[in-house]
Formats: sequence, C-alpha cells, structure tokens
Amino acid sequence: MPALRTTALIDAPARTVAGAFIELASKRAHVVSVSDDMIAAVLPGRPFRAARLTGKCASTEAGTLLTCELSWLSPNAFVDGIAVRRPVLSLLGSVAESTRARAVELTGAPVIVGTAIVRDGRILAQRRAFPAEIAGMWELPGGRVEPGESDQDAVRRECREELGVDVSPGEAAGPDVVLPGGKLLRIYQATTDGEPKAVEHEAVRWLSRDELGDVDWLPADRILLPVFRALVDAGTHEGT
Ligand SMILES: Nc1nc2c([nH]c(=O)n2[C@H]2C[C@H](O)[C@@H](COP(=O)(O)OP(=O)(O)OP(=O)(O)O)O2)c(=O)[nH]1
Repeated sequence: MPALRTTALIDAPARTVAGAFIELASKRAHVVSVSDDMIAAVLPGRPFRAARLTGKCASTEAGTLLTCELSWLSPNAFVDGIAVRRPVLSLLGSVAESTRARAVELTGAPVIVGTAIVRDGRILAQRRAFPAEIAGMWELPGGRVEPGESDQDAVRRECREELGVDVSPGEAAGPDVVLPGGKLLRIYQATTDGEPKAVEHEAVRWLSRDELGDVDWLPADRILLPVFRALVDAGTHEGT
C-alpha cells in the first residue's frame, strides 16, 4: 500500500493538535475526496481506491510534531507512488497547515472537563436530564471550567455537584474534542473512594468494555470511545 507523509511542528499542545486534526478529517471530508480527485486526475483509468488520512502527534521541546500520512490501495504501488507524489504532498501540506492554524486558534479556548472514573473494569457514565436537545444521552461527569479555575479544580467541583463524591483528578487522556461552538472537551482520569449518585442527572451507570457501545453517547464522547476502552482496559489490568 503506497503512502506519503509530511510533518509539521506546531506551537500548541499535542492534545489540541490531535483535536484539530480529528475535526478537520471528520467534518471537512472534502480534504480526503480532493485527494481522490487528484490521484484520479494523475492516474486516469486506474482502479485505485483511496484513501486513508492519518495524523500522529508527538510532544517535543520545540512544540508538537504532527505527522500526516495518506495511504491508498493501488495495483502498482511503485509507479503510483511516483506519479502522485507531488499532488499528494501538496494535499498533505495543506492538511498540516489547516491543522496548525486551527490548533493555534483553539489553544486557550474554553474547556469542558469530562471525568473518567474507572473501577473494577467499568467506567462511570451518566445520562443527561437537560437541556431537551440532549436529554437522555450519555456523557462523562464534568462541565465548564470557570474563569480562574484549573481543569483539575473543575473536575473536583463538578464531581462533587453531579455525583456527590470527592474525586482525585489524575492525568488528561486522549485528544481534546472540539464541541459545536468551539469549546474543547478534555477528559481527565480520576479516582474516588465514594459511591457516585445521580444528583443532577437522570441516572449513572458503570459500563464494562463490552457495554460501552450500548448507550446513546453524546457525539463528542462517541469520538472518544477508543480512549474510554483503553482506560477501562488499563484499569482492568491494574486491578488483576
Ligand atoms: N460534562 C460533560 N459535558 C459534555 C460531555 N460531552 C459533551 O459533548 N458535553 C457537552 C454537553 C454540554 O453542551 C457541555 C457541558 O455542559 P454542562 O451543562 O455539563 O456544563 P456546566 O455544568 O458547566 O453547565 P453550564 O452552567 O455551563 O450550562 O459539554 C461530557 O462527556 N461531559
């Protein structure tokens, strides 16, 4: 499978660069279809099937190193790799530049914290009671970081308000997910000795790895399901 990649150094945290890339790759699907057109224009009549666009982020002292890769299926990898090199690299350059601009724009955007509490191989989710548009859908406990408050303080406050328990926040997990309106959903791991209850929500539920797909998650949380799965797996292994 031929693949071409490009890199860019971006002055924004890796989790925000990852969030900007996910937004670009999912909402602006034309980025990938432009590459279809480009490849088709260069290779008329070839039965190629494009295209997989992936992005990887690594934190370095100089900033976040973003690697964008486009791979596609081709009957003649070597010839196609040469023929489409220029248009594909130009496409990847524009993806990297759009990601950079969006990540810089999003740095410092208001943050909604979500709290991943994992216990005995299960993650705690809650069902929203309001507003009407999203009532009945599932999310992680959390809410808006208030001015002057740290993300961790917001995790402690929201969990006390929503679940009636004290939690100890840990590391952030996964990418920032861009919410409609440009706020960022950022997940933190946390532990608690208390028994969480639904104070402001309709219900709380501990979901095992296999049950993660059973509930109607908010769209942003759906993007994060692989992260929730990894956290449940890590929690399961810790406890064994
Ligand atoms: N808490 C939380 N909010 C989420 C998640 N996923 C997601 O899209 N959201 C959205 C839903 C809401 O539009 C927004 C958070 O609103 P909220 O009502 O919980 O926040 P809040 O407690 O600070 O309330 P408010 O005073 O700002 O209305 O983020 C999630 O996993 N947890």
